[in-house]
Amino acid sequence: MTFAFRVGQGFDVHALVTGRPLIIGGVTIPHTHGLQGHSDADVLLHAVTDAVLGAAGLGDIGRHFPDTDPAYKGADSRVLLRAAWGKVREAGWRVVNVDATVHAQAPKIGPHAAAMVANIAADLEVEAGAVNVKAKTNEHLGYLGRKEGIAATVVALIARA
Ligand SMILES: Nc1ccn([C@@H]2O[C@H](COP(=O)(O)O)[C@@H](O)[C@H]2O)c(=O)n1
Ligand SMILES: C[C@@]1(CO)OP(=O)(O)OP(=O)(O)OC[C@H]1O
Repeated sequence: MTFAFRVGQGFDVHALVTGRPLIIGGVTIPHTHGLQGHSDADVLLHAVTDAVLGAAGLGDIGRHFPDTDPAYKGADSRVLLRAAWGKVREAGWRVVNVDATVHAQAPKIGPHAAAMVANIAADLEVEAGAVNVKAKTNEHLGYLGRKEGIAATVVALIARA
């Protein structure tokens, strides 16, 4: 049966390490630590990518861009998001809205949220009002609260174009 709307969810987490830039939502944030990964480790864009791929039933980021492929070493996750979105768009979908939460004890995400929204909206070819980026600390609880990593959770609604 074909439906006019589909929902997808995405989750990602990367470890915080020294000697790497911190890139979240396509924004480089001045910080003591950055995220470890095969690509630029943009945890938010990876979760957005999985949410839109999942909504369309197109698998996940690792299926399309394997972390064993040298082609994606140091990859700009905005390039990966645009490529994934192109596949979803080609399948006949448009984005209705995306809602994201970045789980970071530090740094503060709020001052950068508008820039992240602009990047995600541009990459998904939708107006900025369709994208929302929120943030939560982990109240110093668990591995996120100990600043061992940063996670992101995302939901995306897509509709038949
Ligand atoms: N990395 C973060 C975490 C939180 N914020 C903002 O602070 C508010 C309160 O966070 P709690 O985890 O204490 O509930 C939250 O609503 C965000 O506006 C942030 O900007 N960056
Ligand atoms: C983005 C990819 C690209 O190789 O690698 P990582 O940066 O390691 O990120 P992750 O979310 O662990 O896996 C998805 C991979 O597709």
